[in-house]
Amino acid sequence: MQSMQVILKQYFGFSSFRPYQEEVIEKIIAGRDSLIVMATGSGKSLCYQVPPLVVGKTGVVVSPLISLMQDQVMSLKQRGIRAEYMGSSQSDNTVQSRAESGQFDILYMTPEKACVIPVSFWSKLLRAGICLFAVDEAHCISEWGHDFRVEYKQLDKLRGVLVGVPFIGLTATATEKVRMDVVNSLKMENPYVKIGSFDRGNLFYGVKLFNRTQSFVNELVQEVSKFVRTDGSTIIYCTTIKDVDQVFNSLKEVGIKAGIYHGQMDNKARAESHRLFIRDELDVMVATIAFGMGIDKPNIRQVIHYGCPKSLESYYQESGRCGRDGMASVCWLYYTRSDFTKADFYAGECQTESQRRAVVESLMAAQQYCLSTTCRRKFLLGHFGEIFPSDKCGNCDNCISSKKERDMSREAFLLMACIQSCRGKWGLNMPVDILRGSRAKKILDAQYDKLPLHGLGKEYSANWWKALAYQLISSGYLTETVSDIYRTVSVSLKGEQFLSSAGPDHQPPLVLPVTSEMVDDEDNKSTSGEVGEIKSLSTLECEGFSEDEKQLYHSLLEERRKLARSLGTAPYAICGDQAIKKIALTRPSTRARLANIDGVNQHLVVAHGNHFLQIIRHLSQGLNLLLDGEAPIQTAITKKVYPVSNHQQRKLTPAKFEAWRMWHEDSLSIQKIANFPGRAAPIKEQTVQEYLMEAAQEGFAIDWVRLCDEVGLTEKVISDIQCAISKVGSREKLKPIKDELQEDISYGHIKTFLTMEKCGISLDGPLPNHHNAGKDDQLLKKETELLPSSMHTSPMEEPHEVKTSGRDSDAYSLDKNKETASLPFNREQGLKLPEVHFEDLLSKKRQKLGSPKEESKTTLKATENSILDWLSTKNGVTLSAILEHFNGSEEDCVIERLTGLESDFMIYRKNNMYFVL
Ligand SMILES: Nc1ncnc2c1ncn2[C@@H]1O[C@H](COP(=O)(O)OP(=O)(O)OP(=O)(O)O)[C@@H](O)[C@H]1O
Repeated sequence: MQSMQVILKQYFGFSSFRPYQEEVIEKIIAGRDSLIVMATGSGKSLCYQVPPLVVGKTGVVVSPLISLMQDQVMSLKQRGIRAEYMGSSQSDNTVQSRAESGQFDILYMTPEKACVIPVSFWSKLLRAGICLFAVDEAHCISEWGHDFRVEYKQLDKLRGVLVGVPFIGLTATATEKVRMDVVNSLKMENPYVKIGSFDRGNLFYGVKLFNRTQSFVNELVQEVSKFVRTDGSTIIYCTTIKDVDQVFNSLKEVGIKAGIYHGQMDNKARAESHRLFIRDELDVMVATIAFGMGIDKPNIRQVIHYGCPKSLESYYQESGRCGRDGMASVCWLYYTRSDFTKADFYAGECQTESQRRAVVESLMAAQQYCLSTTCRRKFLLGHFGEIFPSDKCGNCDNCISSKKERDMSREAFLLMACIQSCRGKWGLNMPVDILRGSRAKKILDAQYDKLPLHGLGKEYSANWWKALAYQLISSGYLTETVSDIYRTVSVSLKGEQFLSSAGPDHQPPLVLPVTSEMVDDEDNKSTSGEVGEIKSLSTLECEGFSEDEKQLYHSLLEERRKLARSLGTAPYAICGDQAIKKIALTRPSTRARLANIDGVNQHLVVAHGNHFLQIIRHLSQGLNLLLDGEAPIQTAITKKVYPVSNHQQRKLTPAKFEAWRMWHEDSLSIQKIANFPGRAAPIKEQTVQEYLMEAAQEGFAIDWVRLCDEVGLTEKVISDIQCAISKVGSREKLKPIKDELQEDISYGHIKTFLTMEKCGISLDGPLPNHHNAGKDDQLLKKETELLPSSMHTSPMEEPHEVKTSGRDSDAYSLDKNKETASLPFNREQGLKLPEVHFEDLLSKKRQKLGSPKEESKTTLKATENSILDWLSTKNGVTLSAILEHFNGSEEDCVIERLTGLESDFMIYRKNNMYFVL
């Protein structure tokens, strides 16, 4: 059983769990029924995705939407996880039989499917192994939830079939009632209940007043186009299809890549729209809330509500679709006053008075949110019963804008006194009309025109007074209540205290913010964005980036998109924007460094690592950016690692080091390096070869297979050189050896051979045979190319390593002077033609040298195996502890080994500790 941490890095690329994930996963693995209520985008899915990979049994997940399942399956497959879905649109009819025999790690199905599939399916799957039955979007089970689905109610039937399997309910919104419903409906026994915070700290919340005119739409389009230029995806939620069309057409007119999604489109058109959006082929989706649950795209940067939603629950859900990857994102809500009068419309289908009341109350809460002048986050969280610990979050319009404030004690007095005179029997219209001196029939009938306050507030518009009223409601001077679908406003205790200390000519000061509606009236300004002008937050995305790095980031996003297109997947399924950001900042040059980046998983490194490295190198060169720069934003896992330290680099002259780097890291041929265009004058190929030999002797990594191939050092040539050496009886001078050999065997061949000997490279396998270049050679070459770089001789690998049998023993240091004597072939007799196949040299990933007899037990030497052995006995070890333990190896060399192991996903780092994967 692999550890959860290992699975997290290996499959998901993340180095640490988010809050609650770890404990939830532990409980699920232990077989406990669980109810997980955590914020949208907080990472609930991982809670059911990790256990199957840890225990090696299938996890079944019920999910309400086919599109959601398809997206999740696509992402999981891209991570190397065996996932599938079962539902009406599944065209592969082998899925069911493969599923029941336990061939999937994660199996999604619709609730309908889960209910109708025969019991025999479940029995077989039980035999094959099933570790959990998860119900995603579990609030659908409850009639109290906002997305009730009848089929969800029937899932309890499976309880009797899946005996012993833990049932997991997951949802982002659940009131106490809904929670109880989920627990009861799924017949959970002593469930583990985890309720996380609803706060989405990376989301900015803002509200704007607008009017549904074309000029406002144009303004909106301008705002969105700014965003689009910075590679952000946007959803614009409209309340009507008419609005959807208007906004969509306006976006199209200016050339923005926008899509459309609403309930009147046919299934095919909707699916296509959805597909294009999640694959980053569209920048903006204009939709009704039909484009809802199941938008799993993590890199949506902006959600705009074009019209007030019907409740804060829906607003939280819909706005929560943005910034799921944790990056800074923006939620704007645009409202008009007429949005608040739609209670009748929303309550249209309600059967009972209490349902109607619930609808009105929900809309009222949304209205209060819009009109609130205090911290939006605090308000929103407060609505869900969570107390935000401060009065200002610093990430909403009200917290960051510099709103005007002024003393409104006189106006407040008039309004409150008027409401009191009406005895709290009315909503806001009546007292406002009285203050504005209306002589409407209702006023005359009630004789309100006789009140001394009648007509005293003519200088302000009705909307101004209403705006003041909402301020007084939110600051507790007025109370709004709902009876049936009518709202009434009355003066609260706090308001009464104010009134008792005030009179028509004197009032205690009451300073209140001037809201946008008031500004509208007072300064006669346009309605949009005048109050507390807030900059688009899209620039946050590029914080800390130089101009060139920004460009690199955008180019990398584009490259990821191309790759995704060629793979038929979504760009985010390859890796998240956050990982791309880190790649742009660090510009890794090796697979190990790439693997080190948070969000980069093993599948990406193995399948696309080389492709990415090539692109990074190419783009960085074009922008004059150095590779392996350090990211200003770092997580523990993105710490820099040095395959070649400065200290080692100094052992070679710059020209030699550069030649080695070009050959080893840039994979240029000797011939290309010799004639590299940037050079003042070409150098001889032979010189480059000599530089490489020197680098090898200084301990720099050399892929010997590639080198032998390149210089033509075949088995036959080696054998001839060995014969010549034994004839001469010495390797002191090269000329006598050369004289013994055919013309076409050069000094270069001899020198390379001798260097290999010196470096202790095992020659007990067939080398590429150029005289007889056949299939095997090509295969070998191909394999060499395909293998991760660390599968070649790993960088800076020390040549004096004792080959240990398996992982059982540590390796010990060797006396350098003895190394040549320990080569596993007999020089006097010439090269023994190998019995071990040459691929072994590659697959064993090590240079075999020496004999165990020469082990010294005093100093411990770091080899990949010895490191793995030792780390597997520990629960995390720091680098300094590793260095201390492997005191027989130099620091750079140990770091190199660690780097190689990291890039092979054999170990991983967290909080500066190394762990075995
Ligand atoms: N430990 C982690 N480290 C970094 N990113 C993570 C981690 N766990 C999850 N994520 C990322 O967070 C994003 C949201 O996760 P997920 O889809 O599981 O959210 P959710 O809670 O299920 O949301 P919803 O309720 O909307 O379905 C995904 O992009 C996921 O890859």
